[in-house]
Amino acid sequence: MTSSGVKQFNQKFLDAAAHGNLDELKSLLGAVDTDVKSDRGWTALMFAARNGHVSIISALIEKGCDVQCMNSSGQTALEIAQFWNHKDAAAVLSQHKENVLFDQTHNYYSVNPLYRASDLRKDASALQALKKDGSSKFILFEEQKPFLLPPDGERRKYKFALFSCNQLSASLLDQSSVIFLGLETWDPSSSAWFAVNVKENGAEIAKKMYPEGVFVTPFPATMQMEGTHAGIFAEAHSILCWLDRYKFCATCGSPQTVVEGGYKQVCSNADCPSHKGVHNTCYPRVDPSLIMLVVSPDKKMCLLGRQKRFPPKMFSCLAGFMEPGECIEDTCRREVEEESGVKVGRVSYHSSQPWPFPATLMLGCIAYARTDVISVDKEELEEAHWFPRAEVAQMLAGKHPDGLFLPPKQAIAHQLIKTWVAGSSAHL
Ligand SMILES: NC(=O)c1ccc[n+]([C@@H]2O[C@H](COP(=O)([O-])OP(=O)(O)OC[C@H]3O[C@@H](n4cnc5c(N)ncnc54)[C@H](O)[C@@H]3O)[C@@H](O)[C@H]2O)c1
Ligand SMILES: [Mg+2]
Ligand SMILES: [Mg+2]
Ligand SMILES: [Mg+2]
Ligand SMILES: [Zn+2]
Repeated sequence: MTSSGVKQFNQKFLDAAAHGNLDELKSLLGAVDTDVKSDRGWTALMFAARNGHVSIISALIEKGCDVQCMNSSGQTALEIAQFWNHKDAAAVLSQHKENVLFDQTHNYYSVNPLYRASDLRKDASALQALKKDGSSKFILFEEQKPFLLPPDGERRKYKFALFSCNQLSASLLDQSSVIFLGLETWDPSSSAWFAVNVKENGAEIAKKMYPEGVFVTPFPATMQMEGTHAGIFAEAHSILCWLDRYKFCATCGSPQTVVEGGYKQVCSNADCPSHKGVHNTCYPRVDPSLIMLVVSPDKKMCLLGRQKRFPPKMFSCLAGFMEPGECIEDTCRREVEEESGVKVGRVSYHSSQPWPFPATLMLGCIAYARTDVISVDKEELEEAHWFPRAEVAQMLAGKHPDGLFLPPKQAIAHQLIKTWVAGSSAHL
């Protein structure tokens, strides 16, 4: 076939997908590359997703098409179906093993809509102007407790009470620890968000504005926040905890000054070595840690454990902090072996989740065990066992005969476990 003939043939195939013409599509399947792309990088699966043709999607998946393929705007077929609100098409695509495994968008606390505009942090006068801008939004904390509007008759979740600069006293806004969280969009004229640690009469002002509002102990209340407020909380809370705990220079012990919208502290001692060369002593802390769903060598079971502090009958994935100079894979292997005696081979990354109590970053992995003998480190875990898939499915559904249960869906552990339960035994 000539190259223009191939092009025409491919176009016919893409048109059949776009128009939902299943007979035509089936007649071409096998003769064309199922992942052939249009000029804009769209595959047949994407066209079918765009128009919600479920039977075409199923036929293409059956043929083994690439469901993770992205168009030139970086969208997958699943994202296209979701964007155009084709719920049935999105449901079929989201159940596909690849999409379950690589669903990296929905970990709780990880969705922060703010554009951080980090270049503005260094521009003190621009930040000062934004603090005084009537469209800027302020959220309040008192000793790291966020000021939230609690669930009521209409709303089932917490949300931030928002303030404008006119509603806050000048002394509150003058504090160096007013944190610049970012802009609502990448557009420089969009509204800025700030977090303020209230002092003096700040709590009174807040209560006057919102009598129903409360300064809430963050955990577990922030596990039930509306929309993207959990992600904004994660950013603000981690920074405020850091500013509260790190008031003195780690190098020479002198007091520090907060700069860059709360994202940096500098030592007040002009002779301090921390002013010279590359150093990271005065930036906010993030502590990476691993959390892993360990799959047994026969792939039929997964390893779950209990820390002493867990509520009775709750099991979860094993977890542990990274150590300096360690890669993700080795942290995973070391922590699993330390805590359970099980040796891990291949490690595959799944997704991540900020855990802002105060500043952990959970890196979620699927780990493939090479051995299955368990020897629990009683310092770290109370118990750990291999659980068959059917039993874990009962735990996920809250229907375990002995009442064993798992962390809630807001925890990345839950998402890792769900991934494994949904996967086929050939792959997971
Ligand atoms: N989301 C979940 O389902 C889930 C489940 C288990 C653990 N976790 C989280 O995973 C993280 C790590 O798990 P872990 O506690 O089992 O770790 P771990 O197994 O490394 O043991 C914790 C111990 O490590 C030491 N440690 C080393 N570096 C530390 C650091 N930067 N901060 C605090 N302690 C440090 C401390 O002695 C601490 O007691 C914790 O933040 C925990 O809250 C989450
Ligand atoms: Mg450990
Ligand atoms: Mg641990
Ligand atoms: Mg450890
Ligand atoms: Zn110093």
